[in-house]
Amino acid sequence: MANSLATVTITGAGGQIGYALLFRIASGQLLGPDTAVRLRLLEIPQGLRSAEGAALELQDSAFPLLQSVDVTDDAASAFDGANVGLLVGSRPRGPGMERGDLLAANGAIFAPQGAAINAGAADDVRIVVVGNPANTNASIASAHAPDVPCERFTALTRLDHNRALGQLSEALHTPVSQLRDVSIWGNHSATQFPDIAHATAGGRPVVELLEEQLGADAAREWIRDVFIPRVAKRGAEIIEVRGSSSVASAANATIDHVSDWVSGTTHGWTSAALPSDGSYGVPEGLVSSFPVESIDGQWRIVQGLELDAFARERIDASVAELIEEREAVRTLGLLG
Ligand SMILES: NC(=O)c1ccc[n+]([C@@H]2O[C@H](COP(=O)([O-])OP(=O)(O)OC[C@H]3O[C@@H](n4cnc5c(N)ncnc54)[C@H](O)[C@@H]3O)[C@@H](O)[C@H]2O)c1
Ligand SMILES: O=C(O)C[C@H](O)C(=O)O
Repeated sequence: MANSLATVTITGAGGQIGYALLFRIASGQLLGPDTAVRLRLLEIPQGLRSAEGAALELQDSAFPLLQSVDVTDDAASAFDGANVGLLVGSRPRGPGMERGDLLAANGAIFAPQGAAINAGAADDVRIVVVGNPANTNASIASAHAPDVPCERFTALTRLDHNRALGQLSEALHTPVSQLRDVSIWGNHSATQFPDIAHATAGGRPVVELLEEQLGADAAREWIRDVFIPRVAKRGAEIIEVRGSSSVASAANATIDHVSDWVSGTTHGWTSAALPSDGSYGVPEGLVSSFPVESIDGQWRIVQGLELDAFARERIDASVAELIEEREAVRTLGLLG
C-alpha cells in the first residue's frame, strides 16, 4: 500500500507526449510503488477535450496508485500544491516562423506557468521542461518563480543521453546495461555535444574499444562524423521517418529524468540540463546540459572531468547558442 501522496502536474497533457506519459505515471513508474499520485492535467481550451478523454481512460485503467485526475485550463489550480511539474505543452516552430516569434510565443506560455508555480507549488517542487526550446523555456519559467530555488527548474536532455546509449550499444554490440558515463553538454538542439571521452562499456573505455574495432583514425572519424551528428540530429531523423516528432521515447526519457532525480542515480552518471553553477566555464545561471548524478534528491554536476580542445570547442559552441537564446528572451522582456 502507498505510504505517500504526490501531486504531478502535466502541461500539454492532451498532446502526444502527454498521452504517452499519463499511464506510466499512474502505474507508478515515475515515483515508485509506494507513492500514490494525484494528476493535474493542464491544457489550453482547444486541448481540453483530448485531456478529458485521457482522464476517462485513466479511470478505466483502475490504477491502484491513482488517487485523482483533474483537467483544467487554469495554471494556478493546476500547479497548486504540485510536487512535480512536467512542462510539455509548448509552441512548436511553424512554417515561416522566425526564432524571435518562437521565443516570444513560448514566453507567453512559460512566464505565466513559472508565476503559477511560484504562487502555489509545494516547497519541494521539481520541474522538468520538455517543450522546446526546452533549456530557454526553463530559464523563462524560473525567472518568473523567484521564490523557488532555480535548481528546481531543469530541462530534458535525457532523451539525447538515451539516444547516445542506443547508438553506442549498436556500434559496440554491447547491451545498454553495460554502458556508463556518457555525457550530453549544452543545448537540446543540433549544437549539443554528445561526449563519450569518459564512457565505458563493460568497464573498458568506449574510445579504446572503438579504436580496436575500427582503428584509431576511423574511430575518431566515426565519433566526429557519424555518432555526434546522429545523436544531435536524431530528433529531425525521427520527424522525417515517423512524420512527427518523437513521443514515446521523449516520455520515457522524462520518466527516467524525474525518477533518477527523486530516487538517485545508480548506474554511473546521466545527463540533464540545469542552471549552471559556473562549472566547466558555463556561465552561471545558464540552463545547460551537463553530466550529472542525483544524490539525496538533488542533481550534482560531475566535477573534475578533463576536456580536450575538441570537447571545449563543441561545448563552447552550444553554450554560445544558449547565450544567444537567453539574450533574445531578455530583449523580449521575458526574464523578468
Ligand atoms: N526535450 C525533448 O527531448 C523533446 C523531445 C520531443 C519533443 N519535445 C517537445 O515537446 C513538446 C510537446 O510535444 P508533443 O508531441 O506532445 O506535442 P503535441 O502538439 O502533441 O502536444 C502539445 C500539447 O500542448 C498543449 N499546449 C500548448 N500550449 C499550452 C499551454 N500554454 N498550456 C498547456 N498546454 C498547452 C497543446 O494544446 C497540445 O495538446 C514540443 O515542443 C516538442 O518539440 C521535446
Ligand atoms: O520536437 C522536436 O523538434 C524534436 C525533439 O526535440 C526531439 O529531440 O525529438
